[in-house]
Formats: sequence, structure tokens, C-alpha cells
Amino acid sequence: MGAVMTFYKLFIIYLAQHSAMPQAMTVAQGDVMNAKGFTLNDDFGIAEQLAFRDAGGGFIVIDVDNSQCTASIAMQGAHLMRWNPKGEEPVIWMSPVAKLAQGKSIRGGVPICWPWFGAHASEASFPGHGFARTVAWDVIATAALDDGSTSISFRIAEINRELWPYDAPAEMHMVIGSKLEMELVTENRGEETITVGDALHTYFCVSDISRIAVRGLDGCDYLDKVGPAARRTQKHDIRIASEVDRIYFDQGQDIVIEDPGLDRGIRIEKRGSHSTIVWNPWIDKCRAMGDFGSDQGFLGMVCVESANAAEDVVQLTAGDRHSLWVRYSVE
Ligand SMILES: O=P(O)(O)OC[C@H]1O[C@@H](O)[C@H](O)[C@@H](O)[C@@H]1O
Repeated sequence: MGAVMTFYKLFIIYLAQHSAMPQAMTVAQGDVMNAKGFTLNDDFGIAEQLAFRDAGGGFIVIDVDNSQCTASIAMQGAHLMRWNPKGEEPVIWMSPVAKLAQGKSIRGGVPICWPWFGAHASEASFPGHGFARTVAWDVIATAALDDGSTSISFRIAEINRELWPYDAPAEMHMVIGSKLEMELVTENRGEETITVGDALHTYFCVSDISRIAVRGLDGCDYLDKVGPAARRTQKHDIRIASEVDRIYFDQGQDIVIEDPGLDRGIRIEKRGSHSTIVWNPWIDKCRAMGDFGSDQGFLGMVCVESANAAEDVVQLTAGDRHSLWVRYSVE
């Protein structure tokens, strides 16, 4: 029986490597297999803490449940969809009608914008916010840490050389506990200097967008992208009462989303990021986008994105490494 199972597994691995098989499939013993033939729960699962699940339609989702939090991450895009520290209201917003679809970004969670933010600098036909959020990533390591949190590392698995003709892949390292740490690393293994833009496009849950204050950007210049692009300077905290789409040029200071309705602040610490995007589509864009759940869907979210965008893109010389790191916590 063992030999038959081994043969069956090898046959499945061969098929996975030699055909256009969907990314996920369930093997006989209930494990989940990726396109490279790794049996993910066998290789990277952690008993009673981290499990891979076939979410249908070729989607694999990782569920984490440790002593500090629960979380879920889609392997497409290494896209964190949920992070709930125990005893707290959810921190990360996810559209109630979010769809998991191959090659499409998920509305909510933490999309990874890489290797550029927004429109490509010269190629109008290239996808907005890069391609990392819509392609497969591999898990390369998982661990149960001594303090009760869980670490997961991913490496981007599909690079379209027409979009990114460089030997410069990305990795994402997460530490998931009562705080959430994410580090997006780009390594330039090629011979030439390259330009990288990136963002952790995080959707945060708020009680009511019109009651929150975003603190920490007072005095920073920003590019206002609503209406004709204009450069302005922030005075005081940010309060939101209409569409907001801004790139702030900051000094890497902490940012806090003060939410009196939930009686909490969400602290954003960061390193290797010199821009912050603050985005809320408000009613007309929310309606036009159609994937917020309802016309009022914008009321419960704000994006505060740690980034290197616009004039803050990173020049990465041969052999160099760029790290964009954030830590989120509730206070
Ligand atoms: O719909 P997308 O591609 O996920 O982008 C959402 C928003 O992302 C923000 O980062 C941009 O500043 C906005 O301009 C954009 O509308």
C-alpha cells in the first residue's frame, strides 16, 4: 500500500510539474499540494497552529490559530486577508463580497504592491500596483516561535519577464501574533541598478471613517491625487470627510489610526519606507468599484499604506537588498 501511495504521489508531482494544472489540489491523505508538488501540510503545517486549506478554484489559504491571534493568508499574492488579535475587534478590513479569483487582486486585507506602486512609470499597459498581488507565491519556511506567535516566509513564484526583466525576486516574511510584522524584501541579484517601488496596501477596519483621526503626518508634504494632482502640506491630524487619495512623503515615523468608536488606536511602525498612502474612495468611487459590499462599504475602512512611491522609489544597485518592514499593534 505504501509503495502504491508513493507511486501515486510521484505521479501527481510529475503531472503538477508538466501540465497546466490548477494551483491547488487535494491528495489522497487530505493534504494540500501546490503546483510544484509540495504537500504543504506535511512540509510546512504546524500541528494545531498552522494549516493549509484548499479554498476551491485553485486557491490555497493558510489558516493560523495560535495563543495570540487568528489569521488567514491567501498564497496567491502572499495576501494576508485576516488578522484578529485575541480579545480585539478585527483589525484588517476585508470586503464582505471579496472574491478569490486567479489572477485578480482581493479587495481588502494586505495586497502587496510590487515592484511598482500605482501606474508603471513608463508602460501604461502594465498592471497597476505591479503584479505581485495577483501571482502565486511559495511558502519557504514556517515556525512556531517561543513567544506563541507564528512565522511564515514566502517567495514570489511567478515572474513575468516582460514586466520585470531582472534577476530581482521578492520575499515576504510575516510574524503573526498579538502584533503583526511584515517584511517585504527585494534582492537585486543582477548586474545593473534597478528601480523598485513597493507598498503594503493595508485596509484597516474602522468604526466610522468620519470619526477617525490619522496621526503622525502633521507637517508632511503630500501629493494629492484627487482631482488635478497637486502638492500640499498636511496641517494637524488627517480627518476624512470626502474621497482621499494621497501620497505622503514622511520620515518613517509611527502613524496611529485613532478610533474613538472602537476605543482603540492602531499603531503602524515602519522601516525602509519613506511614503505613506492614505486612501478612502468615498461614496461615488465605492459605488463605481462595486466590490465593497454596498455603497456604504467605504465607511468601515481606511487604507494606510507603508510604501516607497512616486519620488521615493528605491534605486537598488547590483547585489543590494531593500527591506520594507512594518509592525501593526492595537493600543
Ligand atoms: O483598485 P486598486 O488597484 O486595488 O487600487 C485601489 C487604490 O489604491 C491606492 O493605493 C491608490 O492610491 C488609489 O489611487 C487606488 O484607487
